[in-house]
Amino acid sequence: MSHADQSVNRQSLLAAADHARALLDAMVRLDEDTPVAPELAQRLESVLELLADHVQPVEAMVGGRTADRSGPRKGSYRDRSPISGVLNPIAPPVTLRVMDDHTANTTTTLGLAYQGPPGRVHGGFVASLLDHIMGYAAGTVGTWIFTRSLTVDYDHAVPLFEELAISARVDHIDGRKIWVVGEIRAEGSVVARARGLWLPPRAVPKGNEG
Ligand SMILES: CCCCCCCCCCCCCCCC(=O)SCCNC(=O)CCNC(=O)[C@H](O)C(C)(C)COP(=O)(O)OP(=O)(O)OC[C@H]1O[C@@H](n2cnc3c(N)ncnc32)[C@H](O)[C@@H]1OP(=O)(O)O
Repeated sequence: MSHADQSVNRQSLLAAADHARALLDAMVRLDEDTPVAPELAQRLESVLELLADHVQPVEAMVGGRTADRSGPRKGSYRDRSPISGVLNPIAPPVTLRVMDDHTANTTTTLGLAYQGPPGRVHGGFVASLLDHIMGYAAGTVGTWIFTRSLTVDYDHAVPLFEELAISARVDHIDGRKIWVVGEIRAEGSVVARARGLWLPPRAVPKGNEG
Protein backbone atom coordinates (compact mmCIF):
# COMPACT_ATOMS: atom_id res chain seq x y z
CA MET A 1 0.00 0.00 0.00
CA SER A 2 1.42 3.44 -0.94
CA HIS A 3 1.91 6.16 1.71
CA ALA A 4 -1.02 8.09 0.20
CA ASP A 5 -3.27 5.01 0.38
CA GLN A 6 -2.11 4.33 3.95
CA SER A 7 -3.04 7.86 4.93
CA VAL A 8 -6.50 7.57 3.34
CA ASN A 9 -6.98 4.20 5.06
CA ARG A 10 -5.99 5.68 8.44
CA GLN A 11 -8.46 8.53 7.96
CA SER A 12 -11.17 5.90 7.31
CA LEU A 13 -10.16 3.97 10.46
CA LEU A 14 -10.23 7.18 12.52
CA ALA A 15 -13.69 7.95 11.14
CA ALA A 16 -14.82 4.38 11.95
CA ALA A 17 -13.53 4.75 15.53
CA ASP A 18 -15.49 8.02 15.84
CA HIS A 19 -18.62 6.26 14.57
CA ALA A 20 -18.07 3.47 17.12
CA ARG A 21 -17.73 6.12 19.88
CA ALA A 22 -20.99 7.70 18.73
CA LEU A 23 -22.53 4.20 18.67
CA LEU A 24 -21.50 3.61 22.31
CA ASP A 25 -23.10 6.92 23.26
CA ALA A 26 -26.28 6.06 21.35
CA MET A 27 -26.43 2.55 22.89
CA VAL A 28 -26.53 3.87 26.46
CA ARG A 29 -29.23 6.37 25.46
CA LEU A 30 -31.57 3.89 23.79
CA ASP A 31 -34.93 3.27 25.38
CA GLU A 32 -35.41 -0.41 26.31
CA ASP A 33 -38.57 -0.69 24.18
CA THR A 34 -37.02 0.95 21.12
CA PRO A 35 -38.49 -0.63 17.96
CA VAL A 36 -35.10 -0.54 16.19
CA ALA A 37 -33.51 -3.11 18.56
CA PRO A 38 -33.84 -6.17 16.23
CA GLU A 39 -32.49 -4.28 13.18
CA LEU A 40 -29.70 -2.76 15.28
CA ALA A 41 -28.57 -6.22 16.45
CA GLN A 42 -28.72 -7.53 12.88
CA ARG A 43 -26.75 -4.64 11.38
CA LEU A 44 -24.05 -4.83 14.05
CA GLU A 45 -23.76 -8.58 13.47
CA SER A 46 -23.11 -7.95 9.78
CA VAL A 47 -20.45 -5.33 10.61
CA LEU A 48 -18.73 -7.94 12.79
CA GLU A 49 -18.90 -10.43 9.91
CA LEU A 50 -17.16 -7.85 7.70
CA LEU A 51 -14.33 -7.58 10.23
CA ALA A 52 -13.99 -11.28 11.05
CA ASP A 53 -11.22 -12.04 8.53
CA HIS A 54 -9.34 -8.81 9.17
CA VAL A 55 -8.78 -8.50 12.90
CA GLN A 56 -5.27 -9.35 14.10
CA PRO A 57 -4.70 -12.24 16.50
CA VAL A 58 -4.36 -10.89 20.04
CA GLU A 59 -0.76 -12.14 20.19
CA ALA A 60 0.11 -9.64 17.45
CA MET A 61 -1.26 -6.76 19.51
CA VAL A 62 0.04 -7.53 23.00
CA GLY A 63 3.42 -5.89 23.33
CA GLY A 64 3.02 -4.56 19.80
CA ARG A 65 4.65 -7.49 18.02
CA THR A 66 3.82 -10.95 16.81
CA ALA A 67 4.32 -13.66 19.43
CA ASP A 68 7.57 -14.93 17.91
CA ARG A 69 8.68 -11.32 17.19
CA SER A 70 9.25 -12.24 13.51
CA GLY A 71 6.46 -10.11 12.13
CA PRO A 72 6.08 -6.36 11.87
CA ARG A 73 4.52 -4.31 14.64
CA LYS A 74 0.76 -4.45 14.25
CA GLY A 75 0.01 -0.79 14.75
CA SER A 76 0.74 1.68 17.44
CA TYR A 77 0.23 0.61 21.05
CA ARG A 78 -0.66 4.21 21.96
CA ASP A 79 -3.40 4.36 19.31
CA ARG A 80 -5.09 1.45 21.14
CA SER A 81 -5.04 2.93 24.66
CA PRO A 82 -8.41 2.76 26.44
CA ILE A 83 -7.96 6.35 27.63
CA SER A 84 -6.30 8.24 24.79
CA GLY A 85 -6.15 5.79 21.88
CA VAL A 86 -7.63 7.43 18.81
CA LEU A 87 -8.39 3.98 17.34
CA ASN A 88 -9.97 2.62 20.54
CA PRO A 89 -13.66 3.55 20.62
CA ILE A 90 -13.90 3.22 24.41
CA ALA A 91 -11.33 6.04 24.72
CA PRO A 92 -13.01 9.43 24.96
CA PRO A 93 -11.80 12.08 22.54
CA VAL A 94 -8.62 13.40 24.17
CA THR A 95 -5.44 14.93 22.79
CA LEU A 96 -2.52 14.37 25.12
CA ARG A 97 0.16 17.00 25.52
CA VAL A 98 3.35 15.65 27.06
CA MET A 99 5.88 18.36 27.87
CA ASP A 100 9.66 18.43 28.35
CA ASP A 101 9.24 19.78 31.90
CA HIS A 102 7.82 16.39 33.07
CA THR A 103 4.21 17.51 32.87
CA ALA A 104 1.28 16.21 30.84
CA ASN A 105 -2.19 17.59 30.27
CA THR A 106 -5.31 17.15 28.26
CA THR A 107 -8.91 18.27 28.06
CA THR A 108 -11.95 16.14 27.43
CA THR A 109 -15.72 16.19 27.77
CA LEU A 110 -17.42 12.95 28.80
CA GLY A 111 -20.89 11.74 27.91
CA LEU A 112 -23.30 9.21 29.36
CA ALA A 113 -21.11 6.19 28.59
CA TYR A 114 -18.90 7.36 31.50
CA GLN A 115 -21.69 8.08 34.00
CA GLY A 116 -21.40 6.94 37.62
CA PRO A 117 -23.83 8.76 39.90
CA PRO A 118 -26.41 10.70 37.86
CA GLY A 119 -24.73 13.54 35.96
CA ARG A 120 -21.29 12.67 37.34
CA VAL A 121 -18.31 10.82 35.89
CA HIS A 122 -17.85 7.30 37.32
CA GLY A 123 -15.20 7.41 40.05
CA GLY A 124 -13.26 4.53 38.51
CA PHE A 125 -13.02 6.41 35.27
CA VAL A 126 -11.92 9.57 37.13
CA ALA A 127 -9.08 7.48 38.58
CA SER A 128 -8.30 6.03 35.13
CA LEU A 129 -8.01 9.49 33.59
CA LEU A 130 -5.68 10.62 36.35
CA ASP A 131 -3.65 7.39 36.22
CA HIS A 132 -3.16 7.78 32.49
CA ILE A 133 -2.15 11.45 32.39
CA MET A 134 0.05 10.99 35.47
CA GLY A 135 1.59 7.93 33.80
CA TYR A 136 2.53 10.03 30.82
CA ALA A 137 4.11 12.68 33.07
CA ALA A 138 6.10 9.89 34.79
CA GLY A 139 6.89 8.46 31.34
CA THR A 140 8.94 11.56 30.51
CA VAL A 141 11.49 10.29 33.03
CA GLY A 142 11.85 6.74 31.66
CA THR A 143 10.26 4.80 28.85
CA TRP A 144 8.78 1.80 30.70
CA ILE A 145 7.01 2.74 33.90
CA PHE A 146 4.12 1.23 35.83
CA THR A 147 1.72 2.64 38.40
CA ARG A 148 2.73 1.21 41.80
CA SER A 149 0.37 3.30 43.90
CA LEU A 150 -2.42 5.79 43.20
CA THR A 151 -4.46 7.73 45.77
CA VAL A 152 -7.39 9.78 44.53
CA ASP A 153 -9.25 12.51 46.41
CA TYR A 154 -12.72 13.05 45.02
CA ASP A 155 -13.16 16.63 46.27
CA HIS A 156 -16.31 17.37 44.28
CA ALA A 157 -18.51 15.85 41.61
CA VAL A 158 -16.70 15.47 38.28
CA PRO A 159 -19.40 16.59 35.85
CA LEU A 160 -20.45 14.95 32.62
CA PHE A 161 -20.93 17.16 29.53
CA GLU A 162 -18.51 19.84 30.75
CA GLU A 163 -14.96 20.33 29.62
CA LEU A 164 -12.50 18.78 32.07
CA ALA A 165 -8.88 19.90 32.24
CA ILE A 166 -6.62 17.09 33.47
CA SER A 167 -3.01 17.81 34.33
CA ALA A 168 -0.11 16.03 35.98
CA ARG A 169 3.46 16.75 36.93
CA VAL A 170 6.38 14.84 38.37
CA ASP A 171 6.60 16.01 41.98
CA HIS A 172 9.92 14.44 42.86
CA ILE A 173 12.18 11.54 42.00
CA ASP A 174 13.74 9.34 44.67
CA GLY A 175 16.07 6.78 43.09
CA ARG A 176 13.82 4.56 40.92
CA LYS A 177 10.69 6.07 42.41
CA ILE A 178 8.85 8.71 40.40
CA TRP A 179 6.25 10.53 42.50
CA VAL A 180 3.57 12.29 40.48
CA VAL A 181 0.66 14.57 41.33
CA GLY A 182 -2.37 15.22 39.15
CA GLU A 183 -5.67 17.04 39.18
CA ILE A 184 -8.90 17.49 37.28
CA ARG A 185 -10.52 20.90 36.96
CA ALA A 186 -14.02 21.79 35.83
CA GLU A 187 -14.82 25.42 35.11
CA GLY A 188 -11.43 26.30 36.60
CA SER A 189 -12.04 24.61 39.99
CA VAL A 190 -10.27 21.48 41.21
CA VAL A 191 -12.75 18.60 41.45
CA ALA A 192 -10.35 15.66 41.90
CA ARG A 193 -6.71 15.29 42.90
CA ALA A 194 -4.31 12.36 42.95
CA ARG A 195 -0.86 11.42 44.10
CA GLY A 196 0.95 8.34 42.97
CA LEU A 197 4.12 6.36 42.64
CA TRP A 198 5.48 5.12 39.31
CA LEU A 199 8.29 2.65 38.94
CA PRO A 200 10.20 1.14 36.05
CA PRO A 201 10.11 -2.67 36.00
CA ARG A 202 13.21 -4.39 37.33
CA ALA A 203 13.54 -5.87 33.81
CA VAL A 204 11.97 -4.59 30.55
CA PRO A 205 8.80 -6.65 29.82
CA LYS A 206 9.41 -9.60 27.48
CA GLY A 207 8.75 -8.77 23.83
CA ASN A 208 9.31 -5.02 24.31
CA GLU A 209 13.07 -4.83 24.36
CA GLY A 210 13.28 -3.45 20.83
C1 LIG B 1 8.25 11.94 25.49
C2 LIG B 1 7.00 11.19 25.85
C3 LIG B 1 7.27 9.97 26.64
C4 LIG B 1 5.99 9.37 27.07
C5 LIG B 1 6.26 7.93 27.47
C6 LIG B 1 4.99 7.33 27.85
C7 LIG B 1 5.22 5.97 28.40
C8 LIG B 1 3.94 5.24 28.47
C9 LIG B 1 2.98 5.89 29.39
C10 LIG B 1 1.85 4.98 29.53
C11 LIG B 1 0.83 5.66 30.41
C12 LIG B 1 -0.14 4.62 30.75
C13 LIG B 1 -0.50 4.80 32.18
C14 LIG B 1 -1.17 3.52 32.60
C15 LIG B 1 -0.49 3.05 33.77
C16 LIG B 1 -0.80 1.56 34.04
O1 LIG B 1 -1.93 1.23 33.70
S1 LIG B 1 0.35 0.63 34.68
C17 LIG B 1 -0.60 -0.85 34.97
C18 LIG B 1 -0.92 -1.03 36.42
N1 LIG B 1 0.27 -1.28 37.18
C19 LIG B 1 0.88 -2.48 37.12
O2 LIG B 1 0.51 -3.39 36.42
C20 LIG B 1 2.10 -2.59 38.00
C21 LIG B 1 2.13 -3.93 38.73
N2 LIG B 1 3.28 -3.91 39.64
C22 LIG B 1 4.51 -4.23 39.19
O3 LIG B 1 4.72 -4.67 38.07
C23 LIG B 1 5.66 -4.00 40.15
O4 LIG B 1 5.15 -3.87 41.46
C24 LIG B 1 6.44 -2.70 39.82
C25 LIG B 1 5.52 -1.48 39.68
C26 LIG B 1 7.24 -2.89 38.50
C27 LIG B 1 7.39 -2.38 40.95
O5 LIG B 1 8.13 -3.54 41.22
P1 LIG B 1 9.22 -3.50 42.39
O6 LIG B 1 10.26 -2.48 42.12
O7 LIG B 1 9.66 -4.92 42.59
O8 LIG B 1 8.28 -3.02 43.59
P2 LIG B 1 8.48 -2.94 45.12
O9 LIG B 1 9.83 -3.52 45.50
O10 LIG B 1 7.27 -3.51 45.74
O11 LIG B 1 8.51 -1.37 45.36
C28 LIG B 1 9.61 -0.58 44.97
C29 LIG B 1 9.81 0.48 46.03
O12 LIG B 1 8.62 1.31 46.13
C30 LIG B 1 8.19 1.37 47.49
N3 LIG B 1 6.75 1.46 47.51
C31 LIG B 1 5.86 0.62 46.93
N4 LIG B 1 4.61 1.07 47.16
C32 LIG B 1 4.73 2.19 47.88
C33 LIG B 1 3.81 3.11 48.41
N5 LIG B 1 2.49 2.94 48.24
N6 LIG B 1 4.28 4.16 49.11
C34 LIG B 1 5.62 4.35 49.29
N7 LIG B 1 6.55 3.51 48.78
C35 LIG B 1 6.12 2.45 48.11
C36 LIG B 1 8.68 0.06 48.08
O13 LIG B 1 8.76 0.15 49.49
C37 LIG B 1 10.02 -0.08 47.43
O14 LIG B 1 10.91 0.81 48.07
P3 LIG B 1 12.49 0.45 48.22
O15 LIG B 1 12.55 -0.77 49.10
O16 LIG B 1 12.99 0.15 46.81
O17 LIG B 1 13.09 1.67 48.83
